[in-house]
Amino acid sequence: MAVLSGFWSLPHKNLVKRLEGAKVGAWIDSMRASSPTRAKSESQEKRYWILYHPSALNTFEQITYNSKGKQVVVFLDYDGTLSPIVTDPDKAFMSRKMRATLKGIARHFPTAIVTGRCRDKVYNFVKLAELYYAGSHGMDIKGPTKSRSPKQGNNKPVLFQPASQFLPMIDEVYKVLLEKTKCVPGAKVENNRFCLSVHFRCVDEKSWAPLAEKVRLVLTEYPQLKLTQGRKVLEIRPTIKWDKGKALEYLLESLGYENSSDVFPIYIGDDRTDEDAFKVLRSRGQGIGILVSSVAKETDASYTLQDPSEVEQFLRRLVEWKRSSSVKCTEL
Ligand SMILES: O=P(O)(O)OC[C@H]1O[C@H](O[C@H]2O[C@H](CO)[C@@H](O)[C@H](O)[C@H]2O)[C@H](O)[C@@H](O)[C@@H]1O
Repeated sequence: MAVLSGFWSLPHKNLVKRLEGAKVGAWIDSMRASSPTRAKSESQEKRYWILYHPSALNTFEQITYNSKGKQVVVFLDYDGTLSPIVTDPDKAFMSRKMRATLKGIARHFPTAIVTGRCRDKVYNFVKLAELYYAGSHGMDIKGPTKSRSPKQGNNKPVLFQPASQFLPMIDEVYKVLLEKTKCVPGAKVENNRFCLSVHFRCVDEKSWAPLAEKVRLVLTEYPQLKLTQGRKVLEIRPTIKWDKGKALEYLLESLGYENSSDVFPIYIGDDRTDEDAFKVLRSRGQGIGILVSSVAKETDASYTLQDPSEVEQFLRRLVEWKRSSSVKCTEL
């Protein structure tokens, strides 16, 4: 038996090692692809891609035409969408211009921030009490604490935390990861409350594979947690079937649009985790998904914007369009 187990276990172990190695390699490739350091030039590929995912600025009239008679609801990712990507995650501030525009958006449309960040942290960046906030990839949802306009009464309180039983485990893994990664220069572990982020942005690329391997090894002890990739970040979260797409559906339901065809959700995001929301909109056949990217990427979004400054322009045009259409209505 000993001979038999020795005979089988050795190649099996090697195979598992090779498979796990492939997994770490795939995470790294995917992180690289999701946050390219250089924008590709106006390649053939990009020109072709833009035909299928046109600019939301160039097609603005078509978008607003399609939303006619429907309630526009705005969903916004934070990092890379409202704020530019920066090396220090604690300094991902939104511009004053963006905040002013966002305030205008919230005055005219129900608006939600849907982010991988901890809800309190993103609130401290945005500081607008009239918005919905879905932190930790939608696992921590809270409604506005201030009504959007003086005309509105108090909103029904919304608070939804589908992963609360995972809090002690997330805290434990946070401590383990801090310890295991402290020897890797530039590595940073961020506690996003119901999920964690291990940042690779300031780590020398030669150390990416060993760092990813450390994270993988920690996770083998916690089968109830899974790993996803973002922009130079590995994200650890509970295996529950909950993501930004589910959060979008939950918020539409809370707003009373569960089975309604009178709603036009607009979701803007830049990351892989936003694809869950784009997919939901596609399958509902409602509203639009807008990917923020200056390079060609595989996406379920229908439209694109290049960067946060284009996001700001698009949101400002939405405010202006809404204002002018309200004026036209009162003039009639
Ligand atoms: O869902 P999001 O709002 O896009 O949040 C996803 C992650 O965003 C943050 O990391 C990203 O932005 C950082 C600041 O620009 C950047 O340094 C990092 O490389 C990016 O991955 C945030 O720090 C993470 O916790 C979020 O999960």
